[in-house]
Amino acid sequence: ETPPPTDTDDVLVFTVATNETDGYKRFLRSVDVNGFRDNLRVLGLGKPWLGGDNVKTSVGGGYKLNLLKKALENYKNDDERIVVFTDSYDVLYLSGLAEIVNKFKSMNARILFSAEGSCWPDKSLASKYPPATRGKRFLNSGGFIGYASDLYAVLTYAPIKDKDDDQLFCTIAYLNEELRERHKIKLDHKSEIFQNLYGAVADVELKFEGGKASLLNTVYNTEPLVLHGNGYSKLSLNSLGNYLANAWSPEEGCIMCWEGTIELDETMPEAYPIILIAIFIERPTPFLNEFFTTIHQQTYPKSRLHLFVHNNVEYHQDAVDSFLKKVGKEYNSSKQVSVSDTMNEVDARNLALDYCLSKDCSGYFSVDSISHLDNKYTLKLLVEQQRGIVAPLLVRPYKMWSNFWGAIMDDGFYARSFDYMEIVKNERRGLWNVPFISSCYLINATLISNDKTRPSYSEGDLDTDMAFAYANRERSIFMYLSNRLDFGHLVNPDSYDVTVTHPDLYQILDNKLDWEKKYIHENYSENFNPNRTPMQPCPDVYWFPIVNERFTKELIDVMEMYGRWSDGSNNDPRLTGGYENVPTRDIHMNQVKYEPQWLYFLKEYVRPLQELVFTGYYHDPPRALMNFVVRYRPDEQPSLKPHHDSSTYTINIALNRARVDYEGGGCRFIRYNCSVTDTKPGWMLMHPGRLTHYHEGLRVTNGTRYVMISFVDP
Ligand SMILES: O=C(O)CCC(=O)C(=O)O
Ligand SMILES: [Fe+2]
Repeated sequence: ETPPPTDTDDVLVFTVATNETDGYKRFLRSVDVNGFRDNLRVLGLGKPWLGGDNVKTSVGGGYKLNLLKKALENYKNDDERIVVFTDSYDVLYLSGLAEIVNKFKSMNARILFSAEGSCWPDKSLASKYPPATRGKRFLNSGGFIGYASDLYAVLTYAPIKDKDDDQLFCTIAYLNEELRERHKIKLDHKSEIFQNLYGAVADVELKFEGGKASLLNTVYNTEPLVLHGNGYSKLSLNSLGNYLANAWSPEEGCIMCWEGTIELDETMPEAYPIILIAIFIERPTPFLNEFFTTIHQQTYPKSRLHLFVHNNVEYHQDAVDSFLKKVGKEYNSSKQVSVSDTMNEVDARNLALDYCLSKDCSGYFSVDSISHLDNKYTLKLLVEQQRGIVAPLLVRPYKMWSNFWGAIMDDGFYARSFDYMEIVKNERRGLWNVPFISSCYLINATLISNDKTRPSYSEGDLDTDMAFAYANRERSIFMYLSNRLDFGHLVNPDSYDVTVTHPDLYQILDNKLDWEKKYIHENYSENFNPNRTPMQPCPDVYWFPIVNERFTKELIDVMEMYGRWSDGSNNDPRLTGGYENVPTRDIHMNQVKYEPQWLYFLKEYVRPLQELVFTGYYHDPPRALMNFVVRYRPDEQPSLKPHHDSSTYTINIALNRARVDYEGGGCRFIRYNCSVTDTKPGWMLMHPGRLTHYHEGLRVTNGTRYVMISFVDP
């Protein structure tokens, strides 16, 4: 038999909020979603908070009860009207009022307070509690429900000052046996209605059933209807709040993402919100020109964009100057703080915030130079999202390293959240309230112009990114991370060494994807097209496009800058035996510190081609002791006599242009009387090293010929 539907029209739902914080907005949303906005009375809105300085760590909150008392005066004799009270900033409703009221009625109480596991603020009162039942023993005043007349009586049984502690007041009332009996005051020990999270984070679990997310208390097997992130559990509430109250569901994905957004498509360019893009180059950063390209390619009217660049790296100064010189004028304005200004990072970030305000910006888009916004709609989409602070998810390719943390330890350092992996891998998409974001984010300018919410980059001795996130957490400003779409990726600057020639060329290990885009031949992947047969200019000599011209030029630069070419004699101190039977004028990869990178290149790009054409031979990783660039010149060493290589197979990559950079040259396979002379920069010959492929380097008659050679699997 189902009970008749509960009429909840008369139920009064109270909360207290002085500011419309992010937490308050989240609370309201949960009330809306559960359909009882008409029942809600918000107390204290827009008025100063009189209940003590820091509700998080110190006592206080009597003000709340005084506001409630006043609001209940008209109902003080109403012994049928049900009143619900909760905090707001750290509370979420998970159900409608009917469920809450029905549950309350089934508990045979006139007043029900939520319960928690610790006795606070006065531990000594613990022993005064009635004998423990199963469940949480102690009263929490962040949520309660009761009949108006009883509540009024209890709230007024003694005076309470605004700055007194509300929880202490309620606790003493509850511990007063006479009062407790008279008003049938009970505690919600098993979270049948109220779930306090502090000290109980491990008691609850998200459940995705029936196409929606709900909360389960696995200790008492209950489904709490009101969730309270009390004390230090606020971050857990943020995390659960990403799903609960119909924020996200397995079927519909992110529902909350669509709320409070704007559409810019129909907007005239001159009406787009003004944004300052603030670029920070604080340390040497690989692929900086490519970074600038992703910035410049953002589809947003340039007339509505201001640029600010802080460059703190001497090596990058030319790149910054030429970027600004080339495109700076397209923007509404641009400003640079360069190395010579010797401004520290904190000051630069503050200056940028001020610059934003001075331009009447609506949004401040902070972008560190490691953030590649491959999606050209990133800025537009973030603006459309309309959140106080929102970051695009950026991840190091193939890694779990990203620009956000899903959870945080008590010491403020990284902790992995239950959903971190799903989010990083984009298996779960949405808009996530997280405790730490960095590298790239959009801030609503209203947060900047208000001193109480202006971003801070200096907190004790924390790094700027830690300080930023810490300050936002302390002020309960939500930081959202979006992975609604793929936005881009992070480059890894850890091993970037600007003392070498062409530092990006060295980044194949740490930034493979960027390296590939910059240096691999545009037709490389076509080599694997099953409908194509690889080119074979001579028997069992295969020919593949593998690197682009940029690579070949930069590699020549690396070698010429190093400059210590071998003397072409048989005595070679670089070799273990000290003797080379068929010497070339060359420089070994290990001399220019490129050996590890080159071995990785062989493994990742050469080996798959070998497996394609020399079927059944498999050696992973390939070994190679001899990796070198050869230089032929008419007046130096113009040719190489016939020989076998000490390799299973050899690769021979042309680095410059036949008939343009040099005359003559090429490689002749004697057994087949077959020569490859029309070599192309970036194209690789691959041939067996011994027995069948006796070969020679043909005479260069003019200019200089460079080839890159590896003897693979000697
Ligand atoms: O000049 C060429 O293309 C061949 C070079 C060669 O065979 C070698 O260095 O072992
Ligand atoms: Fe050779």
